[in-house]
Amino acid sequence: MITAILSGSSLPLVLLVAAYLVSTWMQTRHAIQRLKRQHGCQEPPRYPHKDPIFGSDLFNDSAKHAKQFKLLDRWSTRYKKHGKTFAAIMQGTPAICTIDPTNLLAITTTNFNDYGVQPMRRDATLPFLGEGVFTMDGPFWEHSRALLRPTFSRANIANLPAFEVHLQKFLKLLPRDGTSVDLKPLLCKLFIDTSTEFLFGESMNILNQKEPQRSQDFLDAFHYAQQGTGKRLQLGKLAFLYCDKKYYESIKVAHAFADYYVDKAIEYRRSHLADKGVNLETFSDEDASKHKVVLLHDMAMETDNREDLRNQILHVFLAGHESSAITIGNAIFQLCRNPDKWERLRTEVLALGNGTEHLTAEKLKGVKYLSSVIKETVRLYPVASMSTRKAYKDTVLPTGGGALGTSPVFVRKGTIISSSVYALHRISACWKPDPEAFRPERWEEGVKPGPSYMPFGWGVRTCPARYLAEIEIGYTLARMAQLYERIECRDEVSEWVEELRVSTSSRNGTKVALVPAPAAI
Ligand code: HEM
Repeated sequence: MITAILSGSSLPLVLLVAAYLVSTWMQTRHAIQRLKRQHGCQEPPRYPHKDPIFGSDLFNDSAKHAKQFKLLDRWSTRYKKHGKTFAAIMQGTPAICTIDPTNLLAITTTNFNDYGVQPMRRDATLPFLGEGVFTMDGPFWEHSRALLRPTFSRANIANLPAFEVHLQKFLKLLPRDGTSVDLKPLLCKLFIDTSTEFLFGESMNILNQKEPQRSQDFLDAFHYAQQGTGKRLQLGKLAFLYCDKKYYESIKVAHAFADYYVDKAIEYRRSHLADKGVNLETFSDEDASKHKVVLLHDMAMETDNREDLRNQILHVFLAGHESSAITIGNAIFQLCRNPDKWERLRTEVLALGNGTEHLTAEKLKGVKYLSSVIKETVRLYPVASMSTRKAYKDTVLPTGGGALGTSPVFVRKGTIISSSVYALHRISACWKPDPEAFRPERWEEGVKPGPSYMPFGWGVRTCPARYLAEIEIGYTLARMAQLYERIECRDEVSEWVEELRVSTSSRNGTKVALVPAPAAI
């Protein structure tokens, strides 16, 4: 057959194509050599693969440790053993694993445009979430961020009196007689109620004993579709092999739920614009500041594209509906094991006064120990424990190569950059001498971690809801400090065990008994 191709009139064409391919290859090679020379790039250490083609040994090792709920610590061990930056193969793709803050700064800030999340996230999440802020790069991501920005940047975003209404329902469900309770599911319900009010304009109210069926159906469908999406993400390029009827049915249920609110938001847009007699071009910031803060309504003032609105709101719901609940659970996990720290937190909160009126966002910011407790909690238990990017072009990481591990490292287009935020928050020098200890006090001793600390991400793509999340977490902890003199640990397992899903949480929850303060009885 080859002879047939090479014979006769097709021979010059074949030679031309071959010459073109060789010349392109040589040009690319030349450009790479020039880039390496220009930056003085050196090779980083390599992970000692048994299978250097597909990296199946690393994959299997990760799967084994994930089954034992020890994958996070396994990553820390790998970085301790192979250095803060090392090269590996992940599912047949070259990867650079790095937790060097200088590299993380380059990826998230200075060379932000050289890397992206879309090649890893978009295809796997597309049937469920469509395109939105969490999975896209470039102009579409910029458009998505622009839709969110006005709402998240408004100073009054944390509406604490509205939050207190839901908190009251949460508090009513906590036993006051010393019976054990797992706070994790209740906190999750609290934040589903508050976040749906903020995102969709109506709370799901699942903290009410009688759960509304529609909301429960949505949550079940959302979580099933989320699980399926996790499996598709793991399958990577083979995601098309994932066929599960229930996954697609769940997506339909979740979309129908979101569409109901999207249509209401579009109606809101129409009536608001009609009422005001203004068009979008003349809709001022002052107009915007007068309406109740509902993300979907705000976004509908920017676009009436139904699909875009549905996708974006599902993306934000995915990113935000459980992170704050998980973080409060983790904080209490530590505080109930450290009664002296709970005591100190209570003292500082009670110094503000013993009622909700004393807990304004401004005043809460002034409670230093509260802020240290939150910082220390997300250091030890970052909700986004892994961060992954892909290189869009041939580029350079500033450090990690050569014998000393300090030379720049060449990054080939298509390379995966994998970072363990969990390991970063424990291994970096600034956490010494006790990186594993829960010690909020370290934040009062002048620790300045810079990009060695990125629980909310860093740089251009940092979490847009950080301020909102910190206020709501702080408020919930402060209210509990006002109400409970002691929190006793009732966990059967003493150590924190990981549960890795879209968010990383405590597998065993936070089981406690609450002892009310005399004034609160
Ligand atoms: C303790 C609470 C939270 C933590 C620790 C947290 C952490 C993070 C992190 C690390 C990222 C960056 C992920 C990446 O690099 O791809 C992120 C992004 C994001 N977060 Fe949060 N988050 C929290 C709460 C929330 C809440 C409450 C919302 C929404 C109501 C939210 C909405 C988002 C969105 C939309 C993004 C995507 C930003 C983008 O890609 O441009 N987060 N968050």
